[in-house]
Amino acid sequence: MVLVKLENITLDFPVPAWKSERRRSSSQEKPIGGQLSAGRSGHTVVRALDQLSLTLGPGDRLALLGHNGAGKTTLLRVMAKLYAPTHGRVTIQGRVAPLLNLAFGMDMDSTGYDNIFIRGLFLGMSKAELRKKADAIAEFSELGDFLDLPMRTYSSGMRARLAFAISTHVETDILLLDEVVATGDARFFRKANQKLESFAQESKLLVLASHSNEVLRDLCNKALLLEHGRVKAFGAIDEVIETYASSKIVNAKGG
Ligand SMILES: Nc1ncnc2c1ncn2[C@@H]1O[C@H](COP(=O)(O)OP(=O)(O)OP(=O)(O)O)[C@@H](O)[C@H]1O
Repeated sequence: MVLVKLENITLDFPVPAWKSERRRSSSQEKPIGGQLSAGRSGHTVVRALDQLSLTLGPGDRLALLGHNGAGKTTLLRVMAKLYAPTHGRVTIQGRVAPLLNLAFGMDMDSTGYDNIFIRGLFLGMSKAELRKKADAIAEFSELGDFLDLPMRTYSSGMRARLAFAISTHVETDILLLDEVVATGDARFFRKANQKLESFAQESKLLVLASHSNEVLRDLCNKALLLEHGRVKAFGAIDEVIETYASSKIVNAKGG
């Protein structure tokens, strides 16, 4: 059984020892961030998610849409159980592969090849599984002899290639992705996109945050539109993209 069930999730980030005297009257009309308020002792609190409920099952491929700071990454982190919500209940059934931070679970002083095992174990793969897949991962990364050098010597694109190769070779029930497709150079980007598509087809449940409607349409069948941490729309991907495109948030003028 594959299930992601969120019941009435609220997540607050207190920002201790940070009292702002500035008036914040206009920020909520502008398409940026969660909801700002003053905490009990006067410090700032950012409400990143506000009373969010959602149930996903097998075959659901959910796109997360919304302005900068709307709560997409925070929601993915709640699903990955990296963040505990301030209120509400999270139920996850199935193996989860979060592809949220490409450097997560990597050791910069170890070689690229060793990092296949380090990050693979971190993502829940067994040693036997990793031994079987290490060559395929190494080949996909196209890092060749560089795999024998410590990762700290890699360029950021080379690091991203390796992290991407490892994460997309994990057998998983639930795949959580955060705007990682813009990885490496143009040729690797195309290859990464193809891999993501086939990975998304195989995985039983996908949640993907991106600002690219094209990527979201390719990979997802449903969408959730967030605005200042609240659910603004939920439904078929084309309808929600349309709602977002015509919303005042998208059409709001900056300044
Ligand atoms: N560690 C933190 N401490 C305080 N506030 C945070 C923290 N992480 C996120 N936030 C706030 O939570 C809100 C939601 O941020 P989040 O990263 O989830 O947005 P997002 O929709 O992924 O944005 P983007 O599209 O810009 O990546 C923002 O207002 C942000 O300032």
